[in-house]
Amino acid sequence: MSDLLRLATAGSVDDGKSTLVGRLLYDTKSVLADQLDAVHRASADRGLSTPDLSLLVDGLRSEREQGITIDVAYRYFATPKRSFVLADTPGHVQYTRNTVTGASTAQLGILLVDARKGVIEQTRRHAAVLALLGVPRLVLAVNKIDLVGYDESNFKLTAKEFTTHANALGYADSDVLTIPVSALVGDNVVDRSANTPWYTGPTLLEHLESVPVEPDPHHVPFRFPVQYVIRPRTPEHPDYRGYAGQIAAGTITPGEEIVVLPSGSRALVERIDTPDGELAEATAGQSVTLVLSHDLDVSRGDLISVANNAPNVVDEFEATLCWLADKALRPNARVLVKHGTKTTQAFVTELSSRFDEQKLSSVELPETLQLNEIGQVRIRTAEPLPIDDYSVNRRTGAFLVIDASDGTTLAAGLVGAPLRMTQTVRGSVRNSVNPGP
Ligand SMILES: Nc1nc2c(ncn2[C@@H]2O[C@H](COP(=O)(O)OP(=O)(O)OP(=O)(O)O)[C@@H](O)[C@H]2O)c(=O)[nH]1
Repeated sequence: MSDLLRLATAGSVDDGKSTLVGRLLYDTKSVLADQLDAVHRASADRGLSTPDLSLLVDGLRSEREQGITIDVAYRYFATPKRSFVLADTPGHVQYTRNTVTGASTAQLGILLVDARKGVIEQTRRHAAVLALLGVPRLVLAVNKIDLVGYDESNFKLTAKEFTTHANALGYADSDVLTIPVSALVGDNVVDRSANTPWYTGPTLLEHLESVPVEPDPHHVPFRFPVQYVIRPRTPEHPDYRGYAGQIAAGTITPGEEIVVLPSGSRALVERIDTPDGELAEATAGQSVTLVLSHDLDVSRGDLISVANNAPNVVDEFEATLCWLADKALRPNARVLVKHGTKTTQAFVTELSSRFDEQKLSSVELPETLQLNEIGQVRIRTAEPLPIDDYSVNRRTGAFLVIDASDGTTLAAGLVGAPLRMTQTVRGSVRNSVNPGP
């Protein structure tokens, strides 16, 4: 069993996401004593008899928002059984955008609904986005169960509606768990609740600690977007030339053959350098400098890949876009595409279909793609890109679409058609792809 689980949360404003995350941190004792004191003091100042745990999250968030650019904060907590990295995304602004950023590496998504409201439009959209991103497992936390008097039939209705939607998106019953919780009171978050004797499943934390985790994408082929070419040319190292960056996927060891893309030239890895010395092996997530067996023409923006399993280098490809801008997308839009460390000009040459995540069907050849809509497009790039299919590699199969005039992010793009089920209005099943690593 893996000892690390990557989580993402999604819910609408006021469903209680901050309180739920605060409750997880609090009940797993992942909170520093001084943070806890501050929450107790602030809660008492507001005349509350119990601590407002959302302050644990919101307090940290407001500090973060002064930094402005970060949409997602990663919170770490651990129990004796497992460690967790939770991508926490603010609920209010540009919600889908944050969900996309936070969930692209998640192994499990926690969706929240308010028990009084049940499954709403945004729940269905977030579930579709998580399916699209290849998040392999979902939990629906039916929160505020205290406010419906811990009513079993209310919970069962919501659970059934959600499971049906998730099944239609390609999730098996064993990949979806629905839990009645009260983040405020603490029911079934970490501790089992006496208020829901009819619920026999695990608490949220028990589930997070025991859910099987697909291995981290270490087995996927090595991919390394070059960030800097390092040539110090000091008297001690007159010929030093290394390529620095962060490993996007896979593992590399000295002696392996690599190919530099798009040029296609090959070499062996001679050394893996880090500030702390040489490594015998380096893996996804690590920042390293590769020294090759001989000099090649490598520049920032190139991709170094293992030679025997390299991505295709293409200048035209199909992709799925999650449109994130107020300004709608129309065919023939001129944009920038940022893939790895490379940015190139591009055209969206065709808008092939739009996915209706409420009805789970697609509309062929739509005129536009509007804010938060998901669609299939064809893209042509000015420079060739070494791309993987998103269903094979969640890092090198993803890209951003950027507004060429002001640099804002317009869309999150996934290469190929990774949504596991897309039915067209004409009724034919278009694709069925596994959820990826
Ligand atoms: N009765 C009850 N109230 C809750 C529960 N969970 C949250 N609340 C309340 O619901 C309100 C919204 O909670 P927040 O945690 O701030 O919700 P949120 O808006 O989803 O959080 P953001 O992530 O900041 O968007 C607060 O007043 C909470 O105290 C619950 O389980 N039961």
